[in-house]
Amino acid sequence: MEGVITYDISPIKGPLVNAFLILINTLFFNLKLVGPYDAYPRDYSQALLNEDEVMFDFIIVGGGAAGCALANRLSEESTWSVLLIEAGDYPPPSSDVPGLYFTFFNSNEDWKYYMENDPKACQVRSGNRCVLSRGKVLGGTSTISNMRYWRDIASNFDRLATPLFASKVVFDIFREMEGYEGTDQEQFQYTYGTEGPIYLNVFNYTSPVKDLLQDTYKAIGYNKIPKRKFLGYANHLTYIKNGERFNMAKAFLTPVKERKNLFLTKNTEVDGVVVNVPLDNKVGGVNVSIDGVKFFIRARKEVVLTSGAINNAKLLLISGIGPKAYLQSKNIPVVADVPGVGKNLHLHLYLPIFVSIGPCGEQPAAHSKEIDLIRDIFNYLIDRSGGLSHTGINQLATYISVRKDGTTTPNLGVYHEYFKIGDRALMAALDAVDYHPTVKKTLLETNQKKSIVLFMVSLLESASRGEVSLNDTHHLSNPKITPNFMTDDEQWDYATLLSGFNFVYNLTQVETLREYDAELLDINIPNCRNFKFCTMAYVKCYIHNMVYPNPDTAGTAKMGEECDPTAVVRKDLEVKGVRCLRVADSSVLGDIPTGNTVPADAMIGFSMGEILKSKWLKDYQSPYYNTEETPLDPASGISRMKDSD
Ligand SMILES: Cc1cc2nc3c(=O)[nH]c(=O)nc-3n(C[C@H](O)[C@H](O)[C@H](O)COP(=O)(O)OP(=O)(O)OC[C@H]3O[C@@H](n4cnc5c(N)ncnc54)[C@H](O)[C@@H]3O)c2cc1C
Repeated sequence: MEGVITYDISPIKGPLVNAFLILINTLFFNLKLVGPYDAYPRDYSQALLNEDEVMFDFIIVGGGAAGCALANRLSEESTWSVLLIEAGDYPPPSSDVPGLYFTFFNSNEDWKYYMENDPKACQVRSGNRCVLSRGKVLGGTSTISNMRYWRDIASNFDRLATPLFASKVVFDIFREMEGYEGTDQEQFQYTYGTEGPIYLNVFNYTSPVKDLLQDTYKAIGYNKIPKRKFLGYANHLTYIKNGERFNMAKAFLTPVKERKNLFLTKNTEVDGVVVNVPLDNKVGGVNVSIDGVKFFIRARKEVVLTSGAINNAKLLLISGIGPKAYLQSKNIPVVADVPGVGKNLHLHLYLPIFVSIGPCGEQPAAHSKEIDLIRDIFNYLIDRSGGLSHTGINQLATYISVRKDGTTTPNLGVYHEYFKIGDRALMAALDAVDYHPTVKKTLLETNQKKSIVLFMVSLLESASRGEVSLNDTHHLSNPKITPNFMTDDEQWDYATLLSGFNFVYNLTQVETLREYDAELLDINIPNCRNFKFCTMAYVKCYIHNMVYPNPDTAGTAKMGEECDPTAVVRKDLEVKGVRCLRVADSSVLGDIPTGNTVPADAMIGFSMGEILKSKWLKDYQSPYYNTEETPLDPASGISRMKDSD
């Protein structure tokens, strides 16, 4: 039978949810009733296998946000052949369903990476280590993400900018990519583009608990974020169209899928980059595996790595591009001595805090009744409405500042999940994060009697940096990801998270929440048993056990000046010491954006297109990019946005 379902749906608990996933995927594959049929470019992997020699002008490694944006831009030039290589498959139809966003942890669409044991994080998890999900599917991590779209704070655009792309140009590129469909401009910090390929909107979702949380934030002075300000609460924009996730492959590949010069090969893993050493140190192409068959694909012009901050570092190291002594210690032939590869891994950190509350206007045990789930499934299939058509209060975020200097830009975000009494989703969520059995039991028992609000405090500007290196040289192996969380000398990261903990505790004391018997939960962490609940020692123990990485990643192939020994790529994102090999996603950023990384990745992929067109197309005048290597005149075009505008 065509399209037999092979998806690994083990993270989902409950036969009914499993049945739904199978149903939705079957409806798509066999009856074409759900999801976009034929939405993506044709797959050339089998055709490539049958060729004797394969060559393309440009090879893009990784079909995530950055790779899709770049493939779109480069294939505009019809005389160029562009190959996009993706290790994963087409997105499964269930990834289109917003309400299933939490089901992709540990699935076939996840690289399922884990980090080295770090005594300051994830100690409550099985194996005492943090996991780090990365999308292994067309659209990359944007296909399995929470769909939030928050670019960054305008004053931080300098951090996203390269010396070749001034911050005002970054703003112009964002606007060109964005297709905001809503009418509520006031809700957002500043104006979003409306004509671009990334469809954006807010979910039409309200609930008593969302109102309750908003009222609580208002009571302590955090109001709905006004236009172009950044402190307060907001309903996030999400990448969504007609009730379905609008992943970055839909945004950038679907509109150009018929281009004759754009080739996609899926289920194709790049095992290494080949460089012509000692001939001319120019990239020659990539080695790939398809169905276990290994072969070489030649690049006539350039190879661009857009495989994300973890996989880019892994690929560079496997290919002999990295710190010389380290490569030699691993018996990898040295192609280029680039000490910074894999260093400077920059992540946001999450501190989850569980608060129980009494009944809040909603029927208890809603999702424990199968009939409710069946109704949600039915409504979604009929007209994309109901409980599966949105991500619930995950869309509500509050940005706060706990800085002592009074600066009004946020350094913490607070995100939310809500579990009604007896909620099936809680078990699925706890299984996904794989907490110690005692903690799971405590939470599930509490949820039999009370609803639970999960506050996820996110450290937006962490000072510490991790590292990506190799466990072994196989391209599919888990790289060695060393977190180094909260290791900054000043202890800012710890202090800020502690302030975040206190912030949530204080919220529970606000009258609005007290009316609902809000109570910070002692979740029975075995490692913290010796400390009295809520003492300083307990809170420290709590933080080190519970903190985990938010899956936004950046920094492992940092861009910098020629003399900067920590820089991996030059200003035009070319890898030092290797001609015509570039990196083009958040890996090149020195600091992770305060906002989400999908917008930043797409923007960098888009920018890479301008750099390559300017180099390879005679007389190409980029509207964004000045080949004189100085930022464009800030007085020209759209003027730069400031937070105070
Ligand atoms: C659970 C979760 C929730 C998230 N929520 C949000 C959110 O709400 N908003 C947001 O903006 N960001 C979110 N993120 C982060 C965001 O999705 C990613 O940071 C972003 O998509 C990274 O984009 P990228 O293009 O750099 O890399 P990726 O999206 O990771 O894409 C890289 C692609 O390269 C492919 N690849 C890797 N190695 C190879 C290889 N050797 N050969 C061939 N192909 C390869 C991968 O399979 C992947 O498809 C979330 C992430 C996760 C995991």
